[in-house]
Amino acid sequence: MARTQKNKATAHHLGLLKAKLAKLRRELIAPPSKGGGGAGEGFDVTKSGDARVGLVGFPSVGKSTLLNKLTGTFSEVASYEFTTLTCIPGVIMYRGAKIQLLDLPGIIEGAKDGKGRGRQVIKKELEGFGIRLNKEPPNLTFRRKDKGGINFTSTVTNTHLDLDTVKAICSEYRIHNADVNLRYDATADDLIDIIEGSRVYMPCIYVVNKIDQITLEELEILDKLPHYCPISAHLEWNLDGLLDKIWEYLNLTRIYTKPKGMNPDYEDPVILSSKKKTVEDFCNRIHKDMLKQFKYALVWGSSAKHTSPKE
Ligand SMILES: Nc1nc2c(ncn2[C@@H]2O[C@H](COP(=O)(O)OP(=O)(O)OP(=O)(O)O)[C@@H](O)[C@H]2O)c(=O)[nH]1
Ligand SMILES: [K+]
Ligand SMILES: [Mg+2]
Repeated sequence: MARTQKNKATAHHLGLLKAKLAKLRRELIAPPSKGGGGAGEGFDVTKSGDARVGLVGFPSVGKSTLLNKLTGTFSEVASYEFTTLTCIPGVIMYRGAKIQLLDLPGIIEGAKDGKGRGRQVIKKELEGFGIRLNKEPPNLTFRRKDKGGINFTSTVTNTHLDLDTVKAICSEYRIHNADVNLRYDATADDLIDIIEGSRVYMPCIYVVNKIDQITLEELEILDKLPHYCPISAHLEWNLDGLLDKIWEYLNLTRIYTKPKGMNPDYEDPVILSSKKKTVEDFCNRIHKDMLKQFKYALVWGSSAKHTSPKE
């Protein structure tokens, strides 16, 4: 792909290569079909709490130190690499929510020729597993049909995709009939993401640890970068700032239930995730049968779409 000149004539060829790569990546990381589902060797940690946050990073950057400081859970800390070899869970209680924090073994660069360090490598590794960081799902519709060929429409001017490229990508997936509609300037990778499905979109904070070892000038540069959070886990610098940022990125909604004529119980909120926060989701969190008898809800608060009149 690097050797292919990028222009209109080669766009469909590049799109085809990208689709081939996406397919090969999926096969590479797919769990083996036979041989019994392994026990996961310590990586299978029971999901608990209202949200989960994973610590992903190079060896010895201070992930375990951070887990210990934020959750009080013990995970071994040492100056040598790969001290942590399994997944160690801890719990943060924050603003009424129970957040599960996962300490993980250090990751190393998968690509031998990867020149980047730090953020670029982490991003590349996660992207390779179908994880999309700080990104919204592509705003495009892709609908398979039985006949009619590939129909490509767009409500905006496209600089990345044209009919030939869309056809080339679809043919790689043996899709010969489909409607593709774009509502923004989508790339070949965006279209592939939609066809592949099973992409996971999640927020990500780049925590820069050990700021006790850098200069103030360096710190000022780091502080301005989007999604960055400088800390010193060891000296407990800016851990409050990090918690704030985790809270912001998790985008949780707290619902306080209110008995009629009485004040809400501000001690024990029901926590809803950013993706499931309707009244229906709330009911299902309380009890699976609640919806059957449900008539109406009175909702107050800054995040309510329709605020109810005062009781
Ligand atoms: N100067 C400084 N050192 C730190 C800080 N946080 C952690 N360390 C040190 O960095 C080393 C590695 O810390 P760990 O917490 O074991 O790092 P890790 O990322 O869990 O390492 P692995 O489990 O091996 O991947 C230890 O010697 C820590 O004491 C910090 O904020 N400042
Ligand atoms: K270590
Ligand atoms: Mg560790």
